[in-house]
Amino acid sequence: MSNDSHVHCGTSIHHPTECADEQHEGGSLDLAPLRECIAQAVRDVKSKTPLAQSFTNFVTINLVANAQLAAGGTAAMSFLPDDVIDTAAISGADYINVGTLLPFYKDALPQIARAFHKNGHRWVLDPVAAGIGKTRTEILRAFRAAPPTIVRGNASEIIALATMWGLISPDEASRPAGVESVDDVDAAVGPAKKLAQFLADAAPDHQAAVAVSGAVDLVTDGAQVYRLPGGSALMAKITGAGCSLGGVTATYLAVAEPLTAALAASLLYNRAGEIAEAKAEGPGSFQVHLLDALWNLTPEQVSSSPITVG
Ligand SMILES: Nc1ncnc2c1ncn2[C@@H]1O[C@H](COP(=O)(O)OP(=O)(O)OP(=O)(O)O)[C@@H](O)[C@H]1O
Ligand SMILES: Cc1ncsc1CCO
Ligand SMILES: [Mg+2]
Repeated sequence: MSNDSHVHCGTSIHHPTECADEQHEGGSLDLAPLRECIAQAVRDVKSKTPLAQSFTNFVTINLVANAQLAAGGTAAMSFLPDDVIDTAAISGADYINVGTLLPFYKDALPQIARAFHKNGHRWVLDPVAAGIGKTRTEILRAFRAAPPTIVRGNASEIIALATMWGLISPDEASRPAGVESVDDVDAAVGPAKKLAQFLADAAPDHQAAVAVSGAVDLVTDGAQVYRLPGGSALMAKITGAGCSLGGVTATYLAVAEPLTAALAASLLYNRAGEIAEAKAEGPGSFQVHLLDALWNLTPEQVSSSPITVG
């Protein structure tokens, strides 16, 4: 997993002193090193075809695997703790999505998270429908003691998770929203930053990120907040745009640091959504064109995408 550019990308972007001197598109932050890390992550996935394993919901499992393949990685899906834990030895990062739960998941998922935590294995959590149901809440609460490296969700899910982990007061939270968001991305800025700080404190290398999807996506490492405009409203008219974005985030996390991985995946999706919308006649062909665009986009197209800081 590590090489020179990887280490460089992992360290340079987290030292504001290296970036704070000049005025750039990102306000006081020079985004050039971060953009190079994003391009390198996209390149590395295409050349190294990393495995990112998934424990994900039954609705969108096929799109998650196909999107990981289209981005350049490989996929493996499993629901058996010993299988998942063994496969993690060859998986660069894992993706866990709590969208469709079965009773045995209540023990299986915390067991898997504890094993990842013990082994320092990186993983992405998609807290689908956070706030709904006693079992889902118990599972998500259990992850607090063995946290993921990246949390990726819509605004309502990020707010609900930050609330159940005691990082924000319940007054700041909204009502649970099913699998769709009822909150704007802006409402999740504070909770996302607190969540990212919590994850970074728990991470062996103190690196973590939170990605909030919506009309304008937001990514934060707990220190900086990056906004990523674009995408397509048609992404909300197929099921699994968010889930497959989470799976692809894990694919990038297999080769890059968390902030870089979260940014690269969200930027890739925004560009792919725009290309697919231009070609599609409706949701069915949109999904087909989305996969093609994930495959065809270049590292430079992804890394030169609009990013604003703050
Ligand atoms: N109105 C919109 N305009 C542009 N892009 C959007 C819009 N809504 C969602 N997206 C994009 O769709 C992708 C999925 O985000 P979304 O917030 O729909 O995830 P989600 O709610 O977790 O989805 P799901 O649970 O169906 O998988 C992201 O790349 C996001 O940028
Ligand atoms: C529709 C749906 N229901 C449970 S998971 C899922 C996929 C989107 O999150
Ligand atoms: Mg979702």
